[in-house]
Amino acid sequence: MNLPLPDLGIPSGDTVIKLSTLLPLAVVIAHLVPYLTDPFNQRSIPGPFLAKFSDIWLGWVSSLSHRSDVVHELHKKYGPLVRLAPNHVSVADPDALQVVYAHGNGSLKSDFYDAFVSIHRGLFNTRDRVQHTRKRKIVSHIFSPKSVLEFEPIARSYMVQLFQQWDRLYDSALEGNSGDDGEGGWYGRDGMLWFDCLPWYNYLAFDIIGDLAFGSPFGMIMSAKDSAPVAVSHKDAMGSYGSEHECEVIHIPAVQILNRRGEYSASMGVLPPHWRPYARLLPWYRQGSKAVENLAGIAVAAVAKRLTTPTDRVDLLSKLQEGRDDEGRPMGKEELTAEALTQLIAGSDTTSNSSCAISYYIALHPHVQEKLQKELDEASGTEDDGVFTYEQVKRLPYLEAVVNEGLRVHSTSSLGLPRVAPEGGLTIKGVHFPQGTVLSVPTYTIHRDTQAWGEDADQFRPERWFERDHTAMQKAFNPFSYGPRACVGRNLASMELLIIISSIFRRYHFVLAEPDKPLDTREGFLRKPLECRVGIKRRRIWRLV
Ligand code: HEM
Repeated sequence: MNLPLPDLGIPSGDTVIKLSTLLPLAVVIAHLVPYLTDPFNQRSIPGPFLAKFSDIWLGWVSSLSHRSDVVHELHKKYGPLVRLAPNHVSVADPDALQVVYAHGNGSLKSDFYDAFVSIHRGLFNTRDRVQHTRKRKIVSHIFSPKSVLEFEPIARSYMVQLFQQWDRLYDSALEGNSGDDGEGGWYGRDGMLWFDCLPWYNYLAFDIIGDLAFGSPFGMIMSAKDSAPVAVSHKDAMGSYGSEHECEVIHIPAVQILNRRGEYSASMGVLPPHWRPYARLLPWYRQGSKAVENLAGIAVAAVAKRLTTPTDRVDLLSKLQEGRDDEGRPMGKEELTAEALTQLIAGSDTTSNSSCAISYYIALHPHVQEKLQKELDEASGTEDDGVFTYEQVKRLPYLEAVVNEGLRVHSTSSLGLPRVAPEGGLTIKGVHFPQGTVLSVPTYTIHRDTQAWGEDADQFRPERWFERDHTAMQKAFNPFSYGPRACVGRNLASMELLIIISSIFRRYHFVLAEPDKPLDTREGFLRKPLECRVGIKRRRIWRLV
């Protein structure tokens, strides 16, 4: 007797065959229809074949960590307009910076920035214009030139710590000692200390910004370790934000986590929002998402501590606490935490990677180092302590040219920052892009534009800043971006870079361990050096106070 089979919800063979035919068909149609209907007028724009149909191409390139180099090669091949995704055109033309990013053109940040959100949106990843304007008003006065000067003593105090540590290693290396600092080790040879200076620039930048943004340094320079306190919930991490009583404080490698977070968010951000929950199921993305969470914990611990132990010191956090919007309202605890986190993220490895790359290029070009050191020696007073003041170095022409040239050749923000064309669209190079088109101008390529920078645009040569048309160069110089979303911390960053580079190169002479080896980099959201092994020789003992 044939009994009817119970319905277990298992698809029959026929259904499986149908699904396996229909699913790929649906995927093909979903990619082909936008290509054929061409809602953003991009079909005529050249680019990699797969990029015309799918965001996967850009997601894949981003995950390989050299996006700016790849996009640069595409511009060499196809010209100033390149299609990077079904709805994303890269425009390699300095004039386009004004069109895409300038004040008043109405473009907004794209959904790329949603992948950078944790706890609460901060200034950097707020896409809504009204909310951004409100936040920017509160935050921008904190970074005015006058305000930034109040932070100078804190920044200089960490330079003193850095010199104490380098001098200690130097003296020890010259006595024949060596050590394993977990970063390839340090040792003495030919009267020099040989080590990787990159981690030290990270410790320096994190200690400065940790102190400024949270009121307590991470102590990385003195411990010579990538380690920052973070709040961990006894319940679940996201649920803990805002309730410090349920948190325990542990130490985590913040630099490493920030690197991981940048790579995760930059490659997640180029995927369409509806794919992202599925991408998060993959182990690489799951770990990246954890990194975003851990990093937020650093801000939670620090802000909670500050709120329970008020202080009268002047720092970024106290200024954020004092800030009021147009209706006189202060920031709530969550917003305060998110903004402190934003400043930690935006103001730490940007500065350290830039300092490291500038140092690399100075060391690579002995004549630049010699000329710079001459200018720095002449600017030194007899009563100086070991660290220059901003006043002493803010108008040294060669130093400025060296720093600018370093920021040009190695712009840590290299990739084209995506913006959405506003109502009415935007017209660039005679092509009209309707509302909703995603456009970006790749800083890496603009910084190598031969019309602006000369035929030797690939070379590090500070002298070009005295030889060429300044207006054309400034128009193509984009390390801090343009317009309403340009770097709000630029004054602080410039002060830090001038003090760091001037004080370090007055005190030490640098030699590259492998001068023939290019600076290896890895790009997530930022383009970062991977290491910078150098030999340093102390030029003169400046008294440290
Ligand atoms: C050499 C160092 C630095 C470089 C090269 C740099 C570069 C940039 C760039 C290119 C942007 C635009 C990002 C985008 O549109 O996606 C930006 C935004 C921002 N930067 Fe910086 N930055 C540096 C240092 C700092 C410092 C020290 C701070 C603060 C402590 C800071 C805070 C910010 C913030 C909050 C934003 C978001 C602004 C907004 O969207 O309104 N940056 N930075």
